[in-house]
Amino acid sequence: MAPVTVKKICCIGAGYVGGPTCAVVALKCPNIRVTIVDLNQTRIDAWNSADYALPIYEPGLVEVVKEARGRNLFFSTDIDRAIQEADLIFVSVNTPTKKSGVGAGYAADLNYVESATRRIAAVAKSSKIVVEKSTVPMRTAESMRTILEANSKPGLRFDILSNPEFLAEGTAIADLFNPDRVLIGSLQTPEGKSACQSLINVYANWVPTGRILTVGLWSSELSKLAANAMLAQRISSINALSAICEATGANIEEVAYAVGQDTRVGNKFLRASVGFGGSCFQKDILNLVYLSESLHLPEVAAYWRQVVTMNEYQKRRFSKRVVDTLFNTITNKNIAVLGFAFKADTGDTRESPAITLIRDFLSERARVTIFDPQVEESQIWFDLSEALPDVPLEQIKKQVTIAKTALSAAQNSEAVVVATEWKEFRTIDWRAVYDTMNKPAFIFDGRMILDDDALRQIGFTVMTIGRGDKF
Ligand SMILES: NC(=O)c1ccc[n+]([C@@H]2O[C@H](COP(=O)([O-])OP(=O)(O)OC[C@H]3O[C@@H](n4cnc5c(N)ncnc54)[C@H](O)[C@@H]3O)[C@@H](O)[C@H]2O)c1
Ligand SMILES: O=c1ccn([C@@H]2O[C@H](COP(=O)(O)OP(=O)(O)O[C@H]3O[C@H](CO)[C@@H](O)[C@H](O)[C@H]3O)[C@@H](O)[C@H]2O)c(=O)[nH]1
Repeated sequence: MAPVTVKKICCIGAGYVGGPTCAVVALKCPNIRVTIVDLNQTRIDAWNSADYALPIYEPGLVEVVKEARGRNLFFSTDIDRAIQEADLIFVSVNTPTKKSGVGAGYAADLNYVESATRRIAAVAKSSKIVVEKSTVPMRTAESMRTILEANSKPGLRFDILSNPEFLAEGTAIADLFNPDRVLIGSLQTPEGKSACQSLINVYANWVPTGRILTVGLWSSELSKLAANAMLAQRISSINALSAICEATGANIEEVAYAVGQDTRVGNKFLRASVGFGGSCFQKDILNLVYLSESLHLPEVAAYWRQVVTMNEYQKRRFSKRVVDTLFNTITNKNIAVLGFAFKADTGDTRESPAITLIRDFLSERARVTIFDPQVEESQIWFDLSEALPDVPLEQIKKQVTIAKTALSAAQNSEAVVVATEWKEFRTIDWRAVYDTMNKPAFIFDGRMILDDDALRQIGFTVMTIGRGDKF
């Protein structure tokens, strides 16, 4: 069976994955017309904005959109038309953890994937290759196929591929330009392999073919969950060791360096922190836990659950250290929190550890001033309201201030807490910060980005994650 030559692509979902991924596909494949669609009109308007005020912040993204938008890249809410015109459809909708019903708190909510699939079935007038880009539980491709076959016009073919995305936020464009690997899962039938080849041909426009891996559908779906679980597991492992370092006087950076020099371990993803955040790690591990339990593998489920438990412990441990150090009470004290995004170089706050820390500080009745270089004020209020559902926003606003600079956030504070590893925090005028703070002035570095010796010379008392200071 000859592979279809893809001429038109539709991407359903214009979020953190669909937007950057398909913008790069358009940039790298000028002969393919790419239309990214979404139900959310505001999001699409932002993608189309004349001043490139895009709905997500990602270094290098504006340049990609500037080059391709209007040429062969389009953003639209006309979902039906984009589906009808496309040969290949990426489904890049959200798959959050279920909040209620069976599997609540663990299983992925597949409602958005199912609606998108049903829309394809309802409006398609020709055969399609449908690609799961969203992170999904295993065998979702089978459900999609059943829905498509049961609801579409007679005579149409739908080949389902799994093509999980491995980009990390903050480096999405670099990751998409130069991926470690592109993974494509398909049925091992002639039709499945032919659909797979069609997608390979799209990526081959810029990805060396040796980095395009092809596997079976179910292995591909599981590999995405496995990759995130193993990355998060490294962070929980190093964070567990950071607690030992703090209690003994060892330094977690030195331990990570020593361990990471073993090429079998490798030196990446071993940075101790106040805890991992982001929309993926926790969600995907919980999804794996749910899968393991459904398969009656309780020991496997418990193993992976511990990665999340350790992450919760790390956040709690850090906020407790702040309270303990500030003479066991932070009531009415001013705490400046630098960073609200879940990592540097993104405005995304989903599952950000900063939110948990601030919630803990507020429940101790501290006053908190927040500064983040990218996160919108409205997002901060939204996240804090979600984190404290029983506290009215007016009350939260009495305890929380949002500052425009790190220096103004620190003014009159007892402590500065670094929650996100923004590079610019390294070059703050720390002497000026010290002069504006109440004394003794404390710094809690939850990201190991500051020069603690230099800060101590200024006069700060410094606590760095993973560094024992008592010995
Ligand atoms: N964020 C990441 O870094 C990342 C990386 C790899 C994989 N993933 C996975 O990719 C998927 C998407 O994640 P995201 O961060 O881009 O989510 P997102 O919430 O930013 O974007 C999803 C978009 O899909 C839209 N949508 C939902 N249902 C729709 C429908 N039926 N029709 C049209 N539009 C619809 C939403 O309005 C939203 O704009 C998830 O499964 C996630 O796990 C995310
Ligand atoms: O050594 C490290 C590395 C990361 N982090 C934290 O871990 C979280 C996740 O970081 P990262 O993985 O860089 O960002 P994500 O955008 O969440 O990307 C992850 O999740 C995506 C969504 O599935 C995958 O596509 C990516 O491959 C995977 O890295 C952030 O809070 C980081 O600060 C650490 O604490 N220590």
